[in-house]
Amino acid sequence: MLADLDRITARENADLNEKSCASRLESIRERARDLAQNVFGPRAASIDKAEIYPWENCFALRDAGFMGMTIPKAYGGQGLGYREAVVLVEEVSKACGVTGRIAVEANMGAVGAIMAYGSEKQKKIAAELVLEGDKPAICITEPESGSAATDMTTRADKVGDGYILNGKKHWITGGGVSRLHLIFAQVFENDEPQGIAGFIVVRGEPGAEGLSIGKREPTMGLRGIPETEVYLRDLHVPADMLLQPPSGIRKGFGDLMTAYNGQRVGAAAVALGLAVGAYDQAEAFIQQREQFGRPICEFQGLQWMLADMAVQISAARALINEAVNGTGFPDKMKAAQAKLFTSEMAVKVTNDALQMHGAAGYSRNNPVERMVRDARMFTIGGGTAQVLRNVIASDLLGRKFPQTREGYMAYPASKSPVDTLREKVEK
Ligand SMILES: CC(C)(COP(=O)(O)OP(=O)(O)OC[C@H]1O[C@@H](n2cnc3c(N)ncnc32)[C@H](O)[C@@H]1OP(=O)(O)O)[C@@H](O)C(=O)NCCC(=O)NCCSC(=O)CCS(=O)O
Ligand SMILES: Cc1cc2nc3c(=O)[nH]c(=O)nc-3n(C[C@H](O)[C@H](O)[C@H](O)COP(=O)(O)OP(=O)(O)OC[C@H]3O[C@@H](n4cnc5c(N)ncnc54)[C@H](O)[C@@H]3O)c2cc1C
Repeated sequence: MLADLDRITARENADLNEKSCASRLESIRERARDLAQNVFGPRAASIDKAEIYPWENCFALRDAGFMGMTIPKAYGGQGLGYREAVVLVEEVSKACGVTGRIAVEANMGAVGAIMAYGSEKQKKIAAELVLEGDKPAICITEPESGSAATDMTTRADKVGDGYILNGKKHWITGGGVSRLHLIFAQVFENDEPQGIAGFIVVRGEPGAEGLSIGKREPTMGLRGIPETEVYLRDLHVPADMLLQPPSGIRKGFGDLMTAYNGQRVGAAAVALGLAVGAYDQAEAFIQQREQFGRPICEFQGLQWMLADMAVQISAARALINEAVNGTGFPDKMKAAQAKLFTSEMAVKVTNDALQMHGAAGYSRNNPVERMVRDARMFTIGGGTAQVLRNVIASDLLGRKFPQTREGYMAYPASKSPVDTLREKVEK
């Protein structure tokens, strides 16, 4: 009898939790939609044209409680999870991809890693900046190591009570506007490699003069956020600004990537929002545009395109929701699946939406033209579609597939597999 009562109470509590979670998500969706439609949407074209970082949108996000909402309450945030964050990001990105990306980096990525692995001091520094409206920058990619991120050459040499960082990063989102930086580097002690770790640096703070911003890339889309080089020249980072990976520095890269899986799903949510934004435009357009004396939505060719677009969007949303369903960081495989599928879907759906507009979609006066350019990034940034397929295949097969010649073939890079085989046979 008592056991039955316990079971009923547990079920009722679970139902209540589920209900309160659903109503929280709905409230975030409504508030984010309102902001997107009334504030971000009307500004999106001019941000794209001027290629200027939308500080006013950052402050609007901040004032609505959307910057740093995943930061724990103890540090001034709301302690929300990735489930809530992706709802925000999708809604904002329907109207403005640039602002969607800001919402990602203000809740996931660097700030997520610091909140999970950081010391009290590190968490306070990060929380204060983000809650004020700073979108952190994550610095992984280098000119010679993009997909092959573990080949990075930026080094952090342990000297006295700190580290000296030297290297060059590029394609850093927010270069020159972000203050909080999480910099990935190879750690050396007495010239001995220790593994990859993250270093927290606040641009503009005394002592951080060794971090400087290089040239800006002129990008195809998402033009309101600068993508720049970041130079680290004898940058001194105190030891207490090393983000201690829980598995130790030797496994530091894996820990950092575990946290980065959050941002991968965030990137997927931006791509989803862009696809939905373009779909909405297309659906409205084909209902009112007439050719051959009737609305073009009466043509089956367009009806089937629209149906495929809607199904693809729903499938992407399901993968994203699956990735953020648990607590903590999204799983590596689920994050890769969500980002891979959604990014390719968004490229297709935004292009199909443009196609349904005819010439009107090709005009820079039409938001769909911008959405096509904005969506294109997501099969590249955050892990390319090819690399994500590698990650997924490796997980499916339960095997590691190192991509270097040495690692994969177990042959010296200078010799072809055929040469090595011939040598073996001749012996
Ligand atoms: C991981 C790769 C760089 C491939 O490099 P390697 O072959 O050298 O590395 P692996 O042996 O595969 O991995 C080393 C280590 O890390 C663990 N790992 C790797 N990825 C993850 C992950 N996503 N989640 C958790 N753990 C991960 C892996 O299991 C290994 O651990 P063990 O040694 O087994 O313990 C390459 O696959 C890759 O991911 N390249 C893409 C790099 C990337 O995503 N860059 C993003 C830059 S930031 C950006 O683009 C911002 C844009 S945005 O809008 O977000
Ligand atoms: C808009 C934008 C914003 C970005 N923001 C950031 C940021 O904030 N921070 C940051 O650190 N980085 C950032 N990046 C960089 C991004 O993470 C890299 O561009 C990405 O990881 C790919 O690296 P790469 O461009 O050097 O391409 P490469 O690695 O040189 O790849 C070139 C081509 O080869 C393919 N390829 C490479 N290796 C393999 C393989 N093993 N198997 C199959 N195909 C392979 C790739 O898929 C791609 O098609 C950003 C990029 C963009 C476009």
